[in-house]
Amino acid sequence: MNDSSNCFPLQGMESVKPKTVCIFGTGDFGRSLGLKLLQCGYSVVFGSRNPNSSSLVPKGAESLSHTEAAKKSAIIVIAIHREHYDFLTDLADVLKGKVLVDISNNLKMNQYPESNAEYLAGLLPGCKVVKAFNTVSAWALQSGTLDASRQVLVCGNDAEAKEAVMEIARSLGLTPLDQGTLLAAKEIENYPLQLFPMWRMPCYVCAVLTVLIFLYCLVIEVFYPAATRKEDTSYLIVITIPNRVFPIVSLILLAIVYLAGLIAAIIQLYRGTKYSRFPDWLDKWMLCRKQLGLLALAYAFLHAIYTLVMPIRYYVRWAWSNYQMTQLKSNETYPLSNYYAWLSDTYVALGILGFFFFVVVGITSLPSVGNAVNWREFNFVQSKLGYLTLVLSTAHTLVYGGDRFIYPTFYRWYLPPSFVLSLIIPCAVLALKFILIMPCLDQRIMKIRQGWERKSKITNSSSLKI
Ligand SMILES: NC(=O)C1=CN([C@@H]2O[C@H](COP(=O)(O)OP(=O)(O)OC[C@H]3O[C@@H](n4cnc5c(N)ncnc54)[C@H](OP(=O)(O)O)[C@@H]3O)[C@@H](O)[C@H]2O)C=CC1
Ligand SMILES: [Fe+3]
Repeated sequence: MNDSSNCFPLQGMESVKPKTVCIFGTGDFGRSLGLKLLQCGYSVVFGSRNPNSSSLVPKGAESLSHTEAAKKSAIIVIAIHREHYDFLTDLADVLKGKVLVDISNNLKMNQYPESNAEYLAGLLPGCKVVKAFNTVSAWALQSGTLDASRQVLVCGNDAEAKEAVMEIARSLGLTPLDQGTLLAAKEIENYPLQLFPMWRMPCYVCAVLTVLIFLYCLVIEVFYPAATRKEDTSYLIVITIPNRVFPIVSLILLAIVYLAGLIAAIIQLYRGTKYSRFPDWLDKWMLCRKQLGLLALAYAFLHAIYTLVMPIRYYVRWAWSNYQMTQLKSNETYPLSNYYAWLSDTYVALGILGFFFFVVVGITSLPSVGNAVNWREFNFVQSKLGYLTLVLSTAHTLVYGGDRFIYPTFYRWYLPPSFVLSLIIPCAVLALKFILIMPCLDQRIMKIRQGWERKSKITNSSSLKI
């Protein structure tokens, strides 16, 4: 379990790397970090309130009083909650000049006016405080799941102290990222408290679309028959309506992913340069395209599963046997309609292919897979196959709807069938894309993306500079 293969043992750098690291606090984090340090070749000494009763301390580590432990190392990791920092002021003399590593996190964002690290630095002005390791969990340290992709955000006012802590992080097989002075500590402390920051907006968009489309389907498939024919079709709420909502929202989300890039291209064309910032909303939209795409994929999955259970549904079996009974009673066999045979097979085939390419695009957006392909390959899959997915899914919906949208009987209370709604944005996106790939526009966009600027733009910006 405790795999030490990630460690980079101390070799020939003893002069800059302290061999002994002191850890104050024998709690979850202190013990896990101590064990990892031991595995990576450091000797570890714990400073504890009860040095003799600390049976949980990893084998090979020493456990002493805070004062005794502090004397053994120039670097002291404070694995104690901020609320208990006060006792450290009594140790100010022995801690003077030492590097104190603040690894603490808070329970809430901006819980205190100043960061824990700045608070610690204020308590012990004679020490060099470095913020680090708070983004690494005790569990990750213990389970051996750490690797170089795990980043450790580090900040501190003393460059040497910071470098010494970053060296320890590297020795543990982690990637330290220098975030500057202790002023960055607050942001670093807030970082692990963020709850899926990139997912918030896509989830809102998805939830709002889901509710709106659900209500729309409810009106035309449940309320309309109830009001006009006194028919109870409320059972449709369980499978039929969700199985309309999922593909519709999925297709709209997928189209929204590509709409952002198209709007960006139009803005660049209009401005004649790529060197001016996009509006904020477009920046945010561009940044959450992956999340929007993955939500769309999740909905497509649900649509596929909901469609597969069709044959076992009571309602479908009833409709099917009723259809056969009608033929039996009237003693006639309805002839095979070649038109509908083609339509239904094409519709299913387009759905399967669209879903397949959607899964391929989704898989390559995962970091572990994305890292294994080069930029061109990634671009090919995300852009070309992504558009292919959009074309196939839109065609799937178009064929499903067939020519129904032209018949007034399908307009209940003058509302178009739900599939018509799902086609508006995708068709607009595909039409826009079609216009933008016309050679005259496509070449201009390529030139702009390679750094070309329109003449008037250059004159304008140079006159601005003057
Ligand atoms: N657990 C985790 O995954 C992570 C934790 N952290 C941070 O690490 C710090 C410690 O967390 P964790 O190990 O989980 O907490 P624990 O409660 O498990 O351990 C805290 C330790 O602090 C010491 N302590 C408790 N009260 C006092 C006191 N009044 N005076 C002096 N020392 C005291 C104790 O050690 P002793 O009895 O030896 O004195 C205790 O074991 C926190 O700031 C937390 O935010 C950061 C990242 C991840
Ligand atoms: Fe479908």
